[in-house]
Amino acid sequence: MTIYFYKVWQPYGCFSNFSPHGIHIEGTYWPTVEHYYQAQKFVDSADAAIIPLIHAAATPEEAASLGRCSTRQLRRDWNLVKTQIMREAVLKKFLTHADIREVLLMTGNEILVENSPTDAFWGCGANKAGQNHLGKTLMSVREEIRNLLSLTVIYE
Ligand SMILES: Nc1c(N[C@@H]2O[C@H](COP(=O)(O)O)[C@@H](O)[C@H]2O)[nH]c(=O)[nH]c1=O
Repeated sequence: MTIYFYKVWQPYGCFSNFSPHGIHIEGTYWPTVEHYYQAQKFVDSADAAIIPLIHAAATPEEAASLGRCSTRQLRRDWNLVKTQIMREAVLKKFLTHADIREVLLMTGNEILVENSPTDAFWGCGANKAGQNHLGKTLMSVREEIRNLLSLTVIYE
């Protein structure tokens, strides 16, 4: 059975990048994956001054709205690096927080889909036929964590 998720307050809301699960990456603490992801859009760009503002945003919604401002210049390689950046952040989230790691592992081999009506890249979009890259990232992270755990059992 496919598992759909989207908003934090809906079932499986902990799979949303807006969920309140902070991550440390390269010495910096980010309150949500969304804060980190939106800030990475501007690394080494002419608009890098926005990064501390995204970092300090009070909510992930605010971080997303700062990062989505269409008049700012994104880093040139953004489309090439964004899925890898997302994967690192999502992996870190589920390695850091044991409670939601359990939720992810308990989904077994079910297909995970970000049920976004507006985003056909990270989600499935309004027609449900979108690319679902966030769902794919979560399934790949689930697999990686499972492999890491089986290695721990062998070498403990
Ligand atoms: N969960 C969720 C959203 N979805 C998230 O938005 C991000 C994509 O942003 P962008 O690349 O700027 O279009 C990505 O993290 C995706 O999972 N968007 C929302 O407005 N509200 C929400 O509750």
